[in-house]
Amino acid sequence: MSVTPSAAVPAPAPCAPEDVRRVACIGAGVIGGGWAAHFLARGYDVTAWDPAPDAAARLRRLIAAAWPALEQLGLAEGASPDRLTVAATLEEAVAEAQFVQESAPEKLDLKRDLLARLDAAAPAGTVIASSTSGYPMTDMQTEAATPGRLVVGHPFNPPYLIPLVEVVGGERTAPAAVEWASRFYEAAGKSVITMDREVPGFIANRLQEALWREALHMVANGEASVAEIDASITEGPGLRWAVMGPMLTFALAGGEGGMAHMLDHFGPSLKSPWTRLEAPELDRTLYDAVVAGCEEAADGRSIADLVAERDRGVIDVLRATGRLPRSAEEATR
Ligand SMILES: NC(=O)C1=CN([C@@H]2O[C@H](COP(=O)(O)OP(=O)(O)OC[C@H]3O[C@@H](n4cnc5c(N)ncnc54)[C@H](O)[C@@H]3O)[C@@H](O)[C@H]2O)C=CC1
Ligand SMILES: C[N+](C)(C)CC(=O)CC(=O)[O-]
Repeated sequence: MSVTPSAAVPAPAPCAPEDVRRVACIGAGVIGGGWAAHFLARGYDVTAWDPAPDAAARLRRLIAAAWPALEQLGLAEGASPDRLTVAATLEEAVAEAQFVQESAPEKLDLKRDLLARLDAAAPAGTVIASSTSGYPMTDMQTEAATPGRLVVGHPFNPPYLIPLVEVVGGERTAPAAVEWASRFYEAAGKSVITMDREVPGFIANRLQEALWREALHMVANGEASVAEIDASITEGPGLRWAVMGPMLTFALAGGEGGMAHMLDHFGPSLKSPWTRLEAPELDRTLYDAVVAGCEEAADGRSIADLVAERDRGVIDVLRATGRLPRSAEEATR
């Protein structure tokens, strides 16, 4: 289906982004559950829907596991896990929603149908965001009657701790819906990058995909183990990246000459790796090697142990880099 930007449909929102009180989370797995935890901690009423029979129990477990971290981050007034309602149907979940966050499995046909159903059921003008980690909204909004209100709001796991959300519309999204969603996420405590065009992988995933492609390549070739790959980041560049991104980090590699000297000095020698890199085949051998390597690296820690360890670590980093108050005293200053 070919559409032009002029086909964008204006999406009059039901309220100002700052006045939203009720959010619907559709799909309540790792990301939908993480979004629900975030919105609850920010004092919203959350209505969730997920077709899996065990979804409500899983969701409540995820929120309970996240809550200690959320308490450390600081809850909004009146915030409580009790403000979660698990709806029996999609229609019930979105009936009174002032914002909808879709976090269903990453399958294009499923997203297309689901977004069309959400569009049919949600109140007129309510903005609907997809957590998709890669599909362009242009490809997902094809079946919706009012595609102007559909945006991508791409989070990072876990959405209740990692501030970034990337917001971008499709060819038929109203620019007002993109702006509304960005303002809403900001009001909900997120750090927002609003993109003015669709880019494969958005920004951060495009960068992560390049890194991960090389990681898989090295495992496939026996050049590095899973543990070495992880240590190469956590003991190396990862420490700098929490403070400065890859650009400013490399500007410092040029000493007093900054990025210009860095490019003059290292640019020519980097040209070869940039052009020779290619994707590895994700065959069974590589699949098994990566899964076994992760089990070995976990060294007996369960997924729940690792989630708690990650949450503690991310909070420490947020504190250490001044994104969170370092103490209760500093918080009240
Ligand atoms: N896991 C991650 O690190 C990240 C995932 N995402 C995106 O978030 C979305 C969800 O991914 P995860 O939470 O990881 O997957 P998940 O597998 O943990 O959860 C998906 C949930 O959707 C439910 N579901 C199945 N069919 C559905 C339907 N028709 N309607 C509504 N819900 C349905 C499942 O029962 C399940 O609870 C995907 O679009 C993914 O690309 C985005 C950022 C990070
Ligand atoms: C693995 N992933 C592509 C689903 C990851 C993301 O989309 C963002 C993240 O949490 O890193």
